[in-house]
Amino acid sequence: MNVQTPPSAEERVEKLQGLGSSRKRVEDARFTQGKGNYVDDIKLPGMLFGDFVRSPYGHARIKSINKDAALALPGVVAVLTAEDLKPLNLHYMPTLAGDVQAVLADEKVLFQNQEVAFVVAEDRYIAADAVDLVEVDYEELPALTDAFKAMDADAPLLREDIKDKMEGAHGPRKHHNHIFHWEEGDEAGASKALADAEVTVEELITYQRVHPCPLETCGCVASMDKINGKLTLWGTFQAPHAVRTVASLITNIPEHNIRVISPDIGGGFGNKVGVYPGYICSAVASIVTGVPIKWVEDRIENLTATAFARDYHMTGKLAATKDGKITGLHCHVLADHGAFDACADPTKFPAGFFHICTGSYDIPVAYVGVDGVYTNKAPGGVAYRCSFRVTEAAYMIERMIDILALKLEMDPVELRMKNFIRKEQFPYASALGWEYDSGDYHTAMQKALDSVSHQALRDEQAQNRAAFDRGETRKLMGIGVAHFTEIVGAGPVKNCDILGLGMFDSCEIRIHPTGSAIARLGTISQGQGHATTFAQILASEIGIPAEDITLEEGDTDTAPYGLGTYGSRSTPVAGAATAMAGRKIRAKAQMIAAYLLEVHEDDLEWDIDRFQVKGNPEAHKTMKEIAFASYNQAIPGLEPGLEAVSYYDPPNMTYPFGAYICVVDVDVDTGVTDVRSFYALDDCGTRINPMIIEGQVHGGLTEALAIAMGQDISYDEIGNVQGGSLMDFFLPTAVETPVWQTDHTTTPSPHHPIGAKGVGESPNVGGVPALSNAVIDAFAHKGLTHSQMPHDHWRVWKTAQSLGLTG
Ligand code: PCD
Ligand SMILES: [Cu+]
Repeated sequence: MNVQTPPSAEERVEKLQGLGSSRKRVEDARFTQGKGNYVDDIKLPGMLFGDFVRSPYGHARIKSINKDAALALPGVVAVLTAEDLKPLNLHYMPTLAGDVQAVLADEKVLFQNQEVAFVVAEDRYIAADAVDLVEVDYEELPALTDAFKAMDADAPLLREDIKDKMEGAHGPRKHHNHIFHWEEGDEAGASKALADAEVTVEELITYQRVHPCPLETCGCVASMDKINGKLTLWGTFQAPHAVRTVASLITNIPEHNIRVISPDIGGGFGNKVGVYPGYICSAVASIVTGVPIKWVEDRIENLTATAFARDYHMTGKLAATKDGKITGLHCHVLADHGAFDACADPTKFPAGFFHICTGSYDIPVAYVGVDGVYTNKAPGGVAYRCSFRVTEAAYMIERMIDILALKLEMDPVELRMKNFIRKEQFPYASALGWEYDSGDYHTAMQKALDSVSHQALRDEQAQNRAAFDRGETRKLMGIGVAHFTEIVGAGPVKNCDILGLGMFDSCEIRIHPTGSAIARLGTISQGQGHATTFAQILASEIGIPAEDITLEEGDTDTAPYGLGTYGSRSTPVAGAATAMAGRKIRAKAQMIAAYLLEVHEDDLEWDIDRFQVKGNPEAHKTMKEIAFASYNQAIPGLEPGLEAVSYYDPPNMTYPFGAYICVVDVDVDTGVTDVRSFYALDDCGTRINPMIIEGQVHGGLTEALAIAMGQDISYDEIGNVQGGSLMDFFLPTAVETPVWQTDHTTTPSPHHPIGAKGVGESPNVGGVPALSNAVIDAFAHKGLTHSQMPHDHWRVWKTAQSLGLTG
């Protein structure tokens, strides 16, 4: 006889591939075989193609537009201009920041490559040819590209459409190029701390304009079914439900007649949060022509006309005692928002969560003031792998700490350790109003220091410096340390909304009779691996193996309403909703099991994948058995079926953190900087999938390297964008990318149902200051306190030259 032993508890846990398992990414079978389904893969019968006529000028008046030659080209169906959109009241669209943005330029262009006309043709090539045939007569105007001159008395007037509107979305405007003033904290207190301080430091720290540059550019397919009155929009949307609501509000098509689908997305990185003119023009063109319209950007369009990130000029001031106790922080930011305020931030926070800028430190008093201004640059202001201006904040404070350490002649690590919020202070109320949920910074930092043998590195650096001075080497060694505190998971609906939509998120689960399941979420993966990880959360909650759970996101006709994926909010918010919905399933399953086992519910206990009678584990019902029973038994007092939905409003955000240490070698004669090693310790609370986390950290660090060492979208005085193609916009390849060494500690979030915090953004938040601090540290002993990112070869060489180090 063949006696089968039942699987052990360990085997049952293993089978689930739940929390903590490095389960292989289920989506990759498709992606690695070219079977992904991206927007550009969508091909519909009769589909037409759109392309934009764009402004060559940074600032100019449009005197006339002549479409005749373009319309005469065979295959051209329509050419739309602002005049065509006006009767529909669609020539301007609302931005996420409460401003309006021209869909097609209305009388004026305000940045280079701004959308001026939309050509619709039978194929993409004809559309591109027709773009060249549209004749636009411009009168060039003086361009404003220096944010510091935006509010000068004689600064050119950019936004004629709102010139008399001195009350903006975030309060009064002081100048025609002023957008808002926003502040938080105690200005008088911070000023007093500075006045009374034994030691103060001050620095202007600029975080340059950069761009997320995802592999797949932005695009959409709009299809209006005139018979049923239904509009379907496929697009690269990081927040499909919000797009549906906004589309309904601005087109007056009832929301139930709009279906928004985000198919596979080839990287978002914040770039795909906003609404772009291409989406509106495609929808309008489809409504007008009754056939589907596809619009997909090229790389230059993506880099020069869709949302940028950063462009923050931050003046930081720290007050401290002689022995290094920080007593106050004062910070003012000049924020360059480009031609329209299209920042993606929760409504109440025009500078995002910048006021997390006290960082990991227990600073008794702080103040931050932010002024946003218009310039002749592309609009935007998205996260780019950092939730809502957290990277800027972390960069400012982590640079200021190094600058203070230099002045105090103290090791930057020692200064950090001295000022860290202590473990027992959590939950910690920061001077700028946040409540940090949990943390253990000293332990993380110590683990990082031990792992890299920090003291040995400093000793080696001392020797290197002496050898350099003796003329034995032309390379300087730099050590960069950063300790960041992130804030992710917006959330709480009471203070976070986008365009009035509260930032909760959702999960809906349906268990099938045979014990497998489908779960749908309000978020949308762009490569993060949600189909893998969210099934893992459920596997642990409901005892169904992850491989038996289908995960679906991105179709507004089927997914529950959610606010989408950005700001590392999916795990903190939708991940929590998933766990909560799972618990509802389990609660009903318990009632079913009680009925089947003929015991009281309270006599049952949960064990991995089943309910068993307390003290008698033999008497049990597995989740699989319970699922079937829910469909085939008439259970008194219970509805058939096994489904649940959860809309989760998080009580607080989560505060992941990390300690990063980077070592560089700078060649002073060429400015070439070699990243010798990079160690990243991340604490994101409970880890769902360690392998995915490692991949997220690798990706985020590579983006940090890109920003710190080379990316820069700058503009010349007449408004030409520089860095608008991959010829001069730095995108690191395997050649430039060092080996990333990852590590972790685990400090669960006390309020998240499974204790998880976000992680996707963290490596960018901590990576940029660690790299920048390392480069500047290489020159610190020669008197350098700060130098401007990106630390490309030319700038680093200029720094060496200005310090008299070049040959
Ligand atoms: N503890 C934990 C956490 C987390 N995790 C995982 O990891 C990931 C992530 O998560 P998160 O952090 O939560 O986040 P999400 O929300 O999902 O996502 C977002 C992010 O994500 C990142 N990453 C990535 N990846 C990829 N691949 N792609 C992409 O695009 C991207 N993006 C980027 C960004 S930028 Mo913004 O938008 O700027 O705001 S934000 C962001 C997923 O899968 C999850 O589940 C785990 O496992 N654990
Ligand atoms: Cu940000």
